[in-house]
Amino acid sequence: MQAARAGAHVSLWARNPAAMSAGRVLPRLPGFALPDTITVSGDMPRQADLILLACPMQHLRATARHVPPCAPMIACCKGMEQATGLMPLQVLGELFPHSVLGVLSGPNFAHEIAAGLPAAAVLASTERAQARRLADLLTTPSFRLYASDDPTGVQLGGAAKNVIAIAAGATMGARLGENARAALITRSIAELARLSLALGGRPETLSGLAGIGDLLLTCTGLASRNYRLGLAIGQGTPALQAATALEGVAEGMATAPALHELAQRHDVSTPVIATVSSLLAGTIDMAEAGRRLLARPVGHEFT
Ligand SMILES: NC(=O)c1ccc[n+]([C@@H]2O[C@H](COP(=O)([O-])OP(=O)(O)OC[C@H]3O[C@@H](n4cnc5c(N)ncnc54)[C@H](O)[C@@H]3O)[C@@H](O)[C@H]2O)c1
Ligand SMILES: O=P(O)(O)OC[C@H](O)CO
Repeated sequence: MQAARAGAHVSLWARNPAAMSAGRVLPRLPGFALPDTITVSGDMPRQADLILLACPMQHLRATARHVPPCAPMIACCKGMEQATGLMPLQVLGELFPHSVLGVLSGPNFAHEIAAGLPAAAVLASTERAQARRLADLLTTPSFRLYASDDPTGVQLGGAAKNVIAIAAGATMGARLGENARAALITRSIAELARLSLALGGRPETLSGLAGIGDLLLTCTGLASRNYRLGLAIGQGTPALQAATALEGVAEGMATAPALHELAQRHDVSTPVIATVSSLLAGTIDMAEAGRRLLARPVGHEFT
């Protein structure tokens, strides 16, 4: 929608073109219809000036294999590939080592973007000038893009907010209170800043739209699938059952164990991510999750 609003002719490759054309893809935006400038098809276009990949993370590799590497590619998914522990641009980098790659992330509920409500996001690519060029291409009066040359930090923020939103939802579902949720979100940002540094990203990226921005949205907004999954878990529904009942994908389910493993590999302490990972695996319950986080030894806020 934003590319069309920016003046591009958009070809949308869909698994179910009929449902997409009929607007049955955004239940939170009843009556939604794609504009005429967007062509929907079940056939992959062979030419483009820019390619946006917007599928769930666990399907990115299989989806991208169909894409001709004829233009810069932007990953719009937020998460980690569970089988490999890779972030979106690492997956695309394996498949398209010679393509220009970027990632789009930030506080962006799809139904609000489709409705044309104002929003902002960050577009990251390893090359500063490239990031700026891609951000310029997709910016519209209602969708403001900022460029970043820290794709590691941006992808980490996008992946991790799914996990933290589950924790925030579980906190509220278990009626642990808004103080607990605020503390959890804030300490999560400290975890992510440490992890970003260890991965070669910049800690300050986590203070931006792809970090705090998306956490603010998904740790408080009922439209977040990850938050709703957490709510159900906090109310006592087993994680797998809650994920199956959810409409759409909660990326945090597959990303939590991958992120925890990544942090362990880099010897970074991430207590919130570790606790969510155990909660989702069913090896601990909510009571034990709360105990684990509160029983940690007292330390300095910033070490
Ligand atoms: N929906 C949003 O508001 C939003 C906003 C920003 C970013 N994202 C990110 O975009 C990505 C896609 O999210 P979404 O909301 O469009 O997904 P979705 O929840 O609409 O996916 C719907 C379902 O389709 C299946 N599916 C989708 N693509 C598939 C494929 N290629 N092969 C097989 N099955 C497939 C999924 O398993 C899922 O059950 C995610 O990484 C998400 O974090 C979503
Ligand atoms: O519904 P969620 O939790 O996947 O969140 C959607 C977007 O990522 C919000 O920025």
